[in-house]
Amino acid sequence: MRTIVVGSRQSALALTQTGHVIDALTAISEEQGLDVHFEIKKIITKGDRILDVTLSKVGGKGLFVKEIEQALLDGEIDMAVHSMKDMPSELQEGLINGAIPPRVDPRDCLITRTGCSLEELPQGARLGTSSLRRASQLKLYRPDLQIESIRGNIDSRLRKLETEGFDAIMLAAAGLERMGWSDRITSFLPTEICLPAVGQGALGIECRADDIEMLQLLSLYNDDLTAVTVTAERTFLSELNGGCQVPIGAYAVRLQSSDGTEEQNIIQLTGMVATPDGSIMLKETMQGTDPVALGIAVAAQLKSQGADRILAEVRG
Ligand SMILES: NCc1[nH]cc(CCC(=O)O)c1CC(=O)O
Repeated sequence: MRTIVVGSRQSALALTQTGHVIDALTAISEEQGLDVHFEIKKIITKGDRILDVTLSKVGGKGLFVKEIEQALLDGEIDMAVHSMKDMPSELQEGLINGAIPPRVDPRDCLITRTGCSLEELPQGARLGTSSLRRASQLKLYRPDLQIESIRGNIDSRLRKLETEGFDAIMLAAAGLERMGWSDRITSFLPTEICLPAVGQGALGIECRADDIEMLQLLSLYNDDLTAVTVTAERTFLSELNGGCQVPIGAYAVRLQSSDGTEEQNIIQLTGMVATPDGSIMLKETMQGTDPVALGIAVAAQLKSQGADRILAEVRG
């Protein structure tokens, strides 16, 4: 029997996501007649230690991932579950993303204190978000809102909505759904108003590239459609040298034909780069069959419209 040690950040969301993945992998192993057993090992990352500073000020990619990757390389853990949107574009040498499970709701959502909609928020209402991507898009839609920084895990942000006088906060629907807190959601923001972060709603499972047994098990949990759409989004992001600290969004879907069945392999990708105040927003939608080529093409379109200049300014 093999014991698979699963590294996890200790936030409620990380532990819950890890638990869901272990449940799914346990079911798959049983179906396959594999004799494996899972154990969780908690790891504190740099991102967890600096929750009081705005992430965009701290800089550096993969704040939540570095220590976990080291533990994988050292053999202290055998796999780790990441939110795709926190995963750096380049994994450390010797590590691989072994599976991308089915994506859940990719949208951002609004949680208002009174339960009113985005349109019903009073003039000048205080909206809490530390995401430049969310802030820039909301400013374009509701220029009157006062956008203020709010940090912390999703549980502490929900608490701060009550205790720090915000009228509303924005979070990824996926995190709330996985926590079983969907009832806190006031409204889902359409991707046309708020383009999600690259990979939002998807998970990635990292392991050692030479752990063949692990890779075989993980391959059974990979969702091809999610992997293809997330690849298009991540290619777009890495073409722009993006990380989670810059106002970049992207969302890819597989097109449906008129009878509701899936059009063969045509992916549609929308990419967005904005100034933090929302005064300039570059957005482009293209279709294609190769997710990598599509990601490159949408990034090239935005670059030709000045995306690099906007991003250079944001990075300072
Ligand atoms: N930046 C933090 C983060 N990373 C992943 C999620 C959950 C959503 C997901 O898995 O995409 C969240 C919380 C949030 O943005 O509200």
